[in-house]
Amino acid sequence: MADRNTSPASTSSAVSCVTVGTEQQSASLSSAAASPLMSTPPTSLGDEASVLSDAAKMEVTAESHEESLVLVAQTEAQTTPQPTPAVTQSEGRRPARRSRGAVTTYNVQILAGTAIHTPTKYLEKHHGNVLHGSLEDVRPTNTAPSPKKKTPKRVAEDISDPAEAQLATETAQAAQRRKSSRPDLRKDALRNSAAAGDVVQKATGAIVRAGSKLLGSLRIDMNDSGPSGYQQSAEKKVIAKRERGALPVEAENKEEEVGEEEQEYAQPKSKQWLQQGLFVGQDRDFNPRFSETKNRSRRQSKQIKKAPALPLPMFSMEEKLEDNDFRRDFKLPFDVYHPLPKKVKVDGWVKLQKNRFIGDASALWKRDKQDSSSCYCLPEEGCGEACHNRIMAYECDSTNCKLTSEQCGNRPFAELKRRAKGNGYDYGVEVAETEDRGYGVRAMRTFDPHQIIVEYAGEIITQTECERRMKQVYKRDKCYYLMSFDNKMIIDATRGTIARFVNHSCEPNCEMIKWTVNGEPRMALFAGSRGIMTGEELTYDYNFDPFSSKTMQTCRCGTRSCRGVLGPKPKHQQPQKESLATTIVAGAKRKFQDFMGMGSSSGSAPSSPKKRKTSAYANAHVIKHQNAVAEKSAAHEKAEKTKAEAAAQAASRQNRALRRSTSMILSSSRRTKVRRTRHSLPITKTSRHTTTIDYKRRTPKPGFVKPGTLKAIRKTVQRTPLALSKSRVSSFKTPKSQARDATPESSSESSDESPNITPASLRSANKKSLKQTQLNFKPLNFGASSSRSSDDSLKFPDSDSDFEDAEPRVKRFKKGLATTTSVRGSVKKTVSRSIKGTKRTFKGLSGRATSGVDD
Ligand SMILES: C[S@@+](CC[C@H](N)C(=O)[O-])C[C@H]1O[C@@H](n2cnc3c(N)ncnc32)[C@H](O)[C@@H]1O
Repeated sequence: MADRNTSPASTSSAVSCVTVGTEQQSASLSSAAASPLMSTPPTSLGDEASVLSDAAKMEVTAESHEESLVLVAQTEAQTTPQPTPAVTQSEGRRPARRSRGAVTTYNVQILAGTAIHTPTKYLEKHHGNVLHGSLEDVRPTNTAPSPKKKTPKRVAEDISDPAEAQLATETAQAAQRRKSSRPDLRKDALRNSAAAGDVVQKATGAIVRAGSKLLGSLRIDMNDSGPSGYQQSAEKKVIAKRERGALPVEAENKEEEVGEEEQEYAQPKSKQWLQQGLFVGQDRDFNPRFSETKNRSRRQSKQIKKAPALPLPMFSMEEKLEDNDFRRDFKLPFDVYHPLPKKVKVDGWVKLQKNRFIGDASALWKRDKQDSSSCYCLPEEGCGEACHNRIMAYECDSTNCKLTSEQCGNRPFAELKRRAKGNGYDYGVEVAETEDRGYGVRAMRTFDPHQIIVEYAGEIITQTECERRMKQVYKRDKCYYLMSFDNKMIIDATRGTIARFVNHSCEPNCEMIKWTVNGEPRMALFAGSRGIMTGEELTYDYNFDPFSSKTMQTCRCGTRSCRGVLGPKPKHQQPQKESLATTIVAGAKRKFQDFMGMGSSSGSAPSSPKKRKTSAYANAHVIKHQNAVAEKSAAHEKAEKTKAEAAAQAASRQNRALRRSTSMILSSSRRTKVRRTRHSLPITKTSRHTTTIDYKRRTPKPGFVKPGTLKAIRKTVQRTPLALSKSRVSSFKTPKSQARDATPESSSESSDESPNITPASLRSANKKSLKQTQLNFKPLNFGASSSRSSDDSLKFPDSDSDFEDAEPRVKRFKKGLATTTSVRGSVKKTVSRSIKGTKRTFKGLSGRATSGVDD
C-alpha cells in the first residue's frame, strides 16, 4: 500500500477513492491526499476517464463538502492545534467490505483541484459553475460574503457525527494548507480553462485569417490580380470606408479586425469548394478579376483563333495523327471525365418507344396472330442455347416457360424494358454524327455477344400506306427508315426508336433480328458474336433487296470487305451464250436491267415496299457508275447486233440459194412426177415440218453458204445414183458432154440396167453421198444428158428405185429450207426486238441520269 502511494502512476487510482473508516485512517489518508505527490494529474486516458467518471458521481457531494469542510477547518484551526498525522496499526490492513460500504466516499481529485484536466466542454455540460469571460469578471471584487457561503456554515454546524466532524476538520486543515500555496485553485483552474478556450478560439481565427490571406496573396501573385470571393468584398468595404475618410486609421484598423471577425466568423458561410485546379481551363489572356462570361467576351472581341479542344486520344487520336495538317497547340478539355463527344440532338425526330399501328394495319395484324411456342427448360439450364423458344426466336414469359424471370435467360425484351427505366448508361446507346453517313448510333457501354441492344420500333403500316407515304410524304427525302417487317407489314421508323439511325456496314458488329414477344413480332438490334465495346459505332447489314431497290447507294462503311453498295454485291456481266437469238437478247436485256437496278417497275413509280430501305435520289457518284456500266452494256449490245445482222445476211443469202434450190427441187419433183406417172410409180410425200434446231450449229457461217450451193446440191442429186451400185461408186465421173447430151429417154433405157439395189446399200450410199455433198462443190448439171459411155457406170436416176433413193435427200432439203426460213424469221424478229429494247433501255437510262444529276 505504501509502495502504491509513492508511485506517481498509481496516484490517481490510489487517491481517487478514499474510504473514511476511522479517525486515524481518515487523518492519515487525508494527509496523504494533501501531499504534493497526490496532486499529480493523471497521465493516461484511462486514468482520466476514471477521474471523470468519479467526478461525475461525486461532484456535488464533494463540492459541498469541500466548501463546508474548509469553513469548519478554518474555525477549528483557530481554536485547536493541528494534530500530527500518525500512521496507525490499522493502516496496513484493508477494512472489511461491509465497513467500506457503510462509509462515505469522496472524490479527492476534485478536492485536490486536479479536475483542471477535465475538458471545458465536459464541464460546461455537467457543471453549472464553469466560468466564461475574462479573468476580471471572475476575480472577486467584492469581499462581502456571498449568501451562498452561509449555507456551508449551516451544514458544518449541522454535522453531529463525530467522525464526520473529524473528517471535516482534517479536510479543512488540508484545504487551509492548499490555500496558502494555491489560493482558490479550482476557480483559477476553471478560469484558466475558460481563458484557454478563448485563446484557442482566437488562435484558430488568426490561423484561418492568415491562411486565407496567404491564399489570396498567392492568387494575386499567380494571376496578377487581387483576391477573390468574400475576402475581396471585405477589402472592398474597407477601401470604401477609407475613401470616405469616415474613420481614423487606428479606429479603422480596429473596426477592420472586428468587422472581419464578424463578417467571416460570426456567421460562418457555407464551404467554398474549388471547382477546378488553378490553371485548368485558363486561357493566357484570362483575367481572374473578371467573370468567365466577361473573359470570354473579351477574348471573342480580340478575335483570337483558338484551337478547339481535342477529343480524347483513345477514340480519335489515330485519325488526328494521320492528318498532317493537324499541328496545333491544345489544352486539356475541361470535361475530362466525359470521354466521348457530346451527343447530338436530331431535329424533327419524333421518338417512339414502342410500335404504333396506323390505319388498317391494326386489323390485319389481329387477323394474323402469331403461332405459339413453349420450352421445357430446367432451372439449372436457365433457358440457354438449347431452349426451344430461344432457337425459334420466341421470348419466354410466364405462359410459355416454367422458369421464373430470374432463372430464365431468354427474356431479352424484358431486359430492355428494365434497362429503359435506368439511366442513360443502362440504356446504353446514343445518337452521334458520323463523318460521311449522317447520323449514327454509338454504344455508351459494353454489350455481350448476342445481347439485345435496342428495339427497332415505329409505326406499323400496310403496303398501301407505305406506297402513299413514299409518293407523297417522303418523295423529297434522302433517307428512308422503312423496314419490311412481318406479314406484308412495314415498320416506318421515321417516328420511332433510336435504332433508325443505325447505319449499314459490310462487316457489321450487330444483327437485326425479328423476335416474337407475347405473340407479336418485334424487331431488335442484337450485338454480334464479338460483342460491343464502349464508344463503338453500331452497324448491321441492311441487306437491300436488289430486285426491288430503285437505285443503289454507294457504301461508305470503309471495311475491307466493302461491297461498294448498300446491298448485295452487283453481279458481273457473264459472257453471253450464242444460243437462240431470242434467249440471248432477252437474257442480255434482263441482265443489263438487273445490273442497272431497274426492275419492270422502274421509272417514275416508287419502288416496291418489299425492299427494306431505298433512296429516292441517286447521287452523282452512283449516276457516273451507272453511266459507265451502261456504256459497256451498249457496246456489248452493239456487238451483238452486228453479229446478228451478219447472221441474218448469211441466212438471207442461204435463203436465196435455197429458194433457187427449191425451184430446182420442185422442177426435179415435177420431173419425177412425170416420170413416176410415166413409170406408174407412187409419189413420195415430202415433209413440211419445221424442226427446232440449234442456231449455232445449223446457221451456216458467213462464207460457208456460197452461190454455188445450188450446183453442189444438184451434183449431190446427180451423184447419188452413182452410189447405188458398189461397183459404180469409184467411177463417179460425169463427162460434161455426155451429161449435156443425155436425154430422159436414153436414161430410161439405162435404168433397166441397174437391178441389184438393196435397201442397205442405199442407206450406206446415201450417207456417203451426203458426206460428199458437203465436201465437194462441183457444178451439177442436173439437166444434162444421162447418156453415158459404156465404160462409165454413170447412171441418171431415172429408175423408180433411184428416185426413191433420192427422196430422203429431197426431204432434208425441204426441211433445211423450212428451218432456214424460220431461222431467218426469228433472227429478224430478235434483231428488231433487241434494237427496240436497247433503245428503250437507253431512253430510260438517260432519263434517270438526267433526273439524278438534276437532283
Ligand atoms: C436508316 S438511315 C441511317 C441513318 C442515317 N445515317 C441518318 O442520318 O439518318 C439509312 C441511310 O443512311 C445512309 N447510310 C447508312 N449506312 C451507310 C453506309 N455504310 N454508307 C453510306 N451511307 C449509309 C444512307 O443514306 C441510308 O439511306
